Amino acid sequence: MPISLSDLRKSYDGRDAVAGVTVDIEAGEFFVVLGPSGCGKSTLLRLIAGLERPDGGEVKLDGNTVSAPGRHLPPEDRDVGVVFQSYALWPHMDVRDNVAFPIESAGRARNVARSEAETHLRTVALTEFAARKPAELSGGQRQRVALARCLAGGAKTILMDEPLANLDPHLRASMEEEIAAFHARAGATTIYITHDQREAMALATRVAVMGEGRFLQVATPEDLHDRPATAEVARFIGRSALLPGVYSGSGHARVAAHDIAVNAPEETALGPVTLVIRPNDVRLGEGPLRGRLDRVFYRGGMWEALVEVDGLGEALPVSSRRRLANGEVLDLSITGGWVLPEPPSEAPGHHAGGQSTPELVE
Ligand SMILES: Nc1ncnc2c1ncn2[C@@H]1O[C@H](COP(=O)(O)OP(=O)(O)OP(=O)(O)O)[C@@H](O)[C@H]1O
Repeated sequence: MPISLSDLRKSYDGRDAVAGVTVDIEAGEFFVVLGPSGCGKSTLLRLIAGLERPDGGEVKLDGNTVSAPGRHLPPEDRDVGVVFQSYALWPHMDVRDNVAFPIESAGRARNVARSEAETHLRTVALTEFAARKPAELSGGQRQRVALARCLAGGAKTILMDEPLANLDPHLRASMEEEIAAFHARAGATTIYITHDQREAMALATRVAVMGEGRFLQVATPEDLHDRPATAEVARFIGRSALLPGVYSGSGHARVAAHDIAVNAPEETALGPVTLVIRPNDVRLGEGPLRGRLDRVFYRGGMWEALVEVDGLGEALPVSSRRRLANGEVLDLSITGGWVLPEPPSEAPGHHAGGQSTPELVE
């Protein structure tokens, strides 16, 4: 069911945890909230679940106002499934019964509920733990039981707060696939919180980047990466350099005294701009610039590094299939970029007009 938040606010001891969030989430979306620790993600989810009362604003679930000034529907009446970091399991029930319970509560026979629970336990790779009590599980295993129970509940809205946080990378990858497959199958509107960009990009239909209680940008994963709205989002998502440039119109900008084809918002005015340069905008091995590699890391099949180019103001992020080495000097060119829609004063190190002179190699 659709979820609608309108100027939602919550503060603790006079400090805003959620500082006015407005968004409409469509039925069936997989909506990821991505942000650093302490930015208010969990508080936002708790407000939607009804575990906290907002100081202001509204929460609507399926068109019904469940939180507003003077109105607060308790969590159990909201028909949302929750998987929270510390979500309690029933300690006296074994794992299978924890998962079977919501199925039985929905009116199915006990043996049917238990056999469906087995299916969900297979999904989260916990079949062999079915007879254990929650106290006999690791933190990550308990989280998986909570996830299985949520899947079993069949809620039309699912709220997940870092459900994969305590899992090892292999299990995490397979659980991501399971969550994606489950979402595709059940189509429940899902709000999923993480501080892991890779996870956000892999799962989301849309991502909200959150900072200090607000949504900085809400967009598809591709748009967030390729068309960030602000310098803060550009720096938070992926690797980038923010360079001063001059937009000369028709998708062209001058950066460091040479012309590059760029993508720009339609309304971009001619003149000084800030350009976001990603690794796929930099070609190594040929071009008018010369740079020195620094901070080289091997990332399984790819090498990543920064390239210091005199006069550019900021090192360029690069990646390459061939082995890179710290200190290596090579030719390169900037082959693309994105013009930030906000004024260039936001980018540190911006020189008016972008007229700085890099080391040019003929
Ligand atoms: N019950 C509370 N009482 C006082 N302050 C709180 C409470 N809950 C959260 N906060 C504060 O509100 C801010 C947002 O917290 P929240 O847990 O929503 O962040 P988060 O983005 O989920 O962080 P993390 O990724 O570390 O879980 C933090 O500064 C936190 O210390």
